[in-house]
Amino acid sequence: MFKMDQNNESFITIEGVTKNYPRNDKTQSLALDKVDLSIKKGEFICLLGPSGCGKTTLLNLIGGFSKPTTGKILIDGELVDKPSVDRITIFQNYGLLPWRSVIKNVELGLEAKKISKEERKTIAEEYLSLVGLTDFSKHHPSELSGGMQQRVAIARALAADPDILLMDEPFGALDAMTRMGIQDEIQRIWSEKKKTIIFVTHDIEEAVFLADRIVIMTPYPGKVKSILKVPLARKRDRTSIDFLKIRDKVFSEFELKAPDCTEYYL
Ligand SMILES: Nc1ncnc2c1ncn2[C@@H]1O[C@H](COP(=O)(O)OP(=O)(O)OP(=O)(O)O)[C@@H](O)[C@H]1O
Repeated sequence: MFKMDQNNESFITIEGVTKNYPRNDKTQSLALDKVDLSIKKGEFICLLGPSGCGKTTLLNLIGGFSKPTTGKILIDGELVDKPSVDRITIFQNYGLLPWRSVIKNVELGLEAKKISKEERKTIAEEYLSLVGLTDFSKHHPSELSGGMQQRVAIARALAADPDILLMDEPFGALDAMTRMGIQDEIQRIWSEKKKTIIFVTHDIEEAVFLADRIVIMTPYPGKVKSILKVPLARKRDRTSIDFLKIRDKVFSEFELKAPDCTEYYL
């Protein structure tokens, strides 16, 4: 990696990024088209868009797992040209090892680092306490509910102390109530630890609940359609007028909102 000039405020800079995947018939599939995005340190960004708009492609490029066809990505002024494993953690949805206890699963991300066994245990205990699972440290993943397993996965991702956490539809498989509980949890942890989080979702309400800014994408080819600030204090109330107004604004961006022709008689 080498240092380049960049806008002072920007921590992650995505400049003119295009990604073409070759197809079998030798044509190209344009997954991302001239994407520009600037993300500040500590921001919570949600990438929101329909299937196929290039959200996962963009996460992989930020993580350095693949390279842009044109354009560039800088993290803290350094060009991303390989996986940035020391500063980025990809949240692994179903990556818990069934034969390991909860605490040993959390320690997993620390084993690659040169950290003593005792210190690993102390760090893992801290993060298990952060997600409210201290009493389950000796259990195995199969003994926990889906939501609890996700919290172990969050503890494991954060225990590695990354600057940036990339999350690709992390809560997609959870039922609505569990999902809301874990959304509360991730926003609380984010407020406490101030990591930069880039979170992919299809769920408009989830994006409004979590994000500082919502990046709205459209497919074929994947482009940033608009960026919406969510200037609501946390913890957000999903039923407040301001929340619903922003949610409506996002619906309008996707042209999902019916014209308002309802008359109310109360
Ligand atoms: N390895 C690949 N080879 C060829 N085409 C690919 C590859 N990965 C993704 N694509 C194509 O690029 C486009 C964007 O895919 P991507 O998975 O990034 O979208 P997405 O927004 O994350 O979709 P989803 O919400 O369904 O996960 C799609 O048209 C997809 O078919």
